[in-house]
Amino acid sequence: MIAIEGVGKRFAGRDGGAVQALEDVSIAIRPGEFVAIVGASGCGKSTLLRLIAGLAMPTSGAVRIEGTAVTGARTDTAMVFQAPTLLPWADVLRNVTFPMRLMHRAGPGTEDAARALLARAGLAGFETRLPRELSGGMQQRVAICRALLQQPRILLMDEPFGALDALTREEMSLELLRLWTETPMAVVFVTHSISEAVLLADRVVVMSPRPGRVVDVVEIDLPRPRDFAQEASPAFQAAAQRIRAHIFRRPAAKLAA
Ligand SMILES: Nc1ncnc2c1ncn2[C@@H]1O[C@H](COP(=O)(O)OP(=O)(O)OP(=O)(O)O)[C@@H](O)[C@H]1O
Repeated sequence: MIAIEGVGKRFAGRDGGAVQALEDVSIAIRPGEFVAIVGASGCGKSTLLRLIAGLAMPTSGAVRIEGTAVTGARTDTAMVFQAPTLLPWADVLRNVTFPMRLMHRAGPGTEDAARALLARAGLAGFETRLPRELSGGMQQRVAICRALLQQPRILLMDEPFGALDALTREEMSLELLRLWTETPMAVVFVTHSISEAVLLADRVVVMSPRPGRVVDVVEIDLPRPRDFAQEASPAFQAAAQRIRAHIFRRPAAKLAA
């Protein structure tokens, strides 16, 4: 469904130099697949998501969705950023429905669907609050509801739980999995957390430090529905260790010792 083909991205620096953020990245993502991307800070994970979203263009290679090169933002793709990026003057309900109204896709059922999503995210009763009246974690949940309301075929998430406390993060991870199971969407999920990647994904793409390249793609062969009890299983530990070994560039055997 998403074909990332030999993608490179180079940024011009202000001093006349250049930063090669990504180099020769190729990944094929199937419809409905959950793919996590992990790698050291600055390896180009956010840049890769922005290229898939059509918010930036590659300097070499191409990103195709169902065979068509991505040349700009698409209505079937939604993105959740690290920070919630809500409209400060609009209440929660209007924030969640905003992209649908902007795209002229809002209909009679849009508001009810938004309320239902907010309820699932634990935000029932907060529909008329302004973002500043919510905690950071609640704001991020609003941003996730805003993306899901669009019923995207592709959901791009850039460390969406990074600013949440550990408990909310675990709760949101499982809720995201439940929503993903019910909705036929491909998810590309950037995270710094190896255990979060293994818990959520069908496959974990491991990237090298800058310039970001794909160093491994790890199939996560754990049964679904997933839960945190699986973290103790040998399959979970083996996958996490293999990823860790790439990131810290140490043999997996040494890490186990
Ligand atoms: N618009 C830009 N102009 C110049 N350089 C950029 C731009 N965006 C990103 N970069 C550079 O590209 C590299 C990759 O950045 P990116 O944000 O994609 O990494 P990341 O893996 O998402 O990092 P982190 O995990 O810390 O969020 C970095 O060196 C960054 O400084």
